[in-house]
Amino acid sequence: MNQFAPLSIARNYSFASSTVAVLRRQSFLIRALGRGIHHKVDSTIGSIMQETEADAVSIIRAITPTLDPTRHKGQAGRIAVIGGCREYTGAPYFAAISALKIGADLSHVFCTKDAAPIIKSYSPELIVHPVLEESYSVREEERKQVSVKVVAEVDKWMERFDCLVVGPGLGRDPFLLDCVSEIMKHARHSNVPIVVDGDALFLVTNNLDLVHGYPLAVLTPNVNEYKRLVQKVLKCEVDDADAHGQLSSLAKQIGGVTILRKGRSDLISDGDLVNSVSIYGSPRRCGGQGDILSGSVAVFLSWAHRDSVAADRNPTILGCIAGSALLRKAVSLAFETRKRATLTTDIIECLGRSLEDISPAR
Ligand SMILES: NC(=O)C1=CN([C@@H]2O[C@H](COP(=O)(O)OP(=O)(O)OC[C@H]3O[C@@H](n4cnc5c(N)ncnc54)[C@H](OP(=O)(O)O)[C@@H]3O)[C@@H](O)[C@H]2O)[C@@H](O)CC1
Ligand SMILES: Nc1ncnc2c1ncn2[C@@H]1O[C@H](COP(=O)(O)OP(=O)(O)OP(=O)(O)O)[C@@H](O)[C@H]1O
Ligand SMILES: [Mg+2]
Repeated sequence: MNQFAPLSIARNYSFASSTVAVLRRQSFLIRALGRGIHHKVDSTIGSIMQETEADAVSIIRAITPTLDPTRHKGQAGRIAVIGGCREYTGAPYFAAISALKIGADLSHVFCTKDAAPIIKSYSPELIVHPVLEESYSVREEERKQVSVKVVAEVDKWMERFDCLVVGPGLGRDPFLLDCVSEIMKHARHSNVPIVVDGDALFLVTNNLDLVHGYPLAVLTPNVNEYKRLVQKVLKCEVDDADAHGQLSSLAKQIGGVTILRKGRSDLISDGDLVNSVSIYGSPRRCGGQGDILSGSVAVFLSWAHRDSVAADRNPTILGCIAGSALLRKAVSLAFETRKRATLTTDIIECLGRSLEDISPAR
């Protein structure tokens, strides 16, 4: 079945101010809550589900905005990454720079004070906010006050963001994760789409209410993160013989969030259809590819939510399909020349060509 047939998106749309963007996201929420679920009975296994290889190329072409000289800075997307701590500075950088390379106008990183100068030194393109604090730097009696300050620092920007990526290189410090929980609640209150990755998946797996029932949330688990989610939510082990059915049940149990299960094929579901993206990437599994994916999904989510997508297609799903396909194509381009030496930075360098081959800039 051609999943893409009913989709029509006006490519020449005009971008809206952040307030209008918020209203649009609200109207999507209303549509998402009212949307019916279409099932097909798979008679061979008797379970109710649908699956399909997504027509990713058409989806990317449809949701990538044209480069319009009348637009101003910010209208092609403002992304924020919440992540970066003493141990990890690469992951938030990979996510944030990928968003810019794909076409977002502005990319922010909210990280700990230790991580900020390092991330800034990787690139002058990123707007880096040294606002997060870990337990070791805050006395017990100051925690409440510091937490309020941290959340306020992010909150003053919140309405301007088209998407948050929470988790790449965040670490697992309990105080830091408490602050990030509050940031996620504020993002949800402002109807900002959230891509939950890396250590934020650890946080969310233990605090499902943070995303339960929020259709603008995307979880992007790798093999370990998926296993933990399945064990926690479905109270069983991962069953690869019923990969699609299990993914669909998991998304449904978390109230219709979208899950992008990373692997040999990326599987994407909001509890309704299961879409797969199997474009060949490479046999190289260097760390950081998931971070590129989170930045890529964030950009396509922000584009997909900007205009009226087909009423019966979830723009969050479309953003995930586009983000996954673009990354996988970039991986294959990087591997063509770099082979075993392929690194995350090589893949990032191929993001532009990957998109250009599919949706040329005019
Ligand atoms: N260049 C960079 O900066 C990159 C940084 N990266 C960043 O690394 C972070 C972890 O992501 P990952 O993908 O390694 O997590 P994953 O496969 O679940 O873990 C593997 C094993 O390690 C363990 N473990 C992990 N963290 C732990 C902790 N804080 N404390 C204790 N245990 C911990 C974990 O144990 P478990 O949770 O199963 O108990 C599992 O067995 C995340 O922030 C990511 O963004 C990557 O994006 C790559 C590039
Ligand atoms: N076995 C595989 N075969 C082909 N592609 C894969 C395979 N596993 C993962 N990928 C691809 O690599 C991308 C990153 O997935 P991966 O599982 O490495 O994420 P991750 O562990 O979160 O990465 P990171 O190191 O950035 O944290 C996914 O989009 C997926 O397309
Ligand atoms: Mg990861």
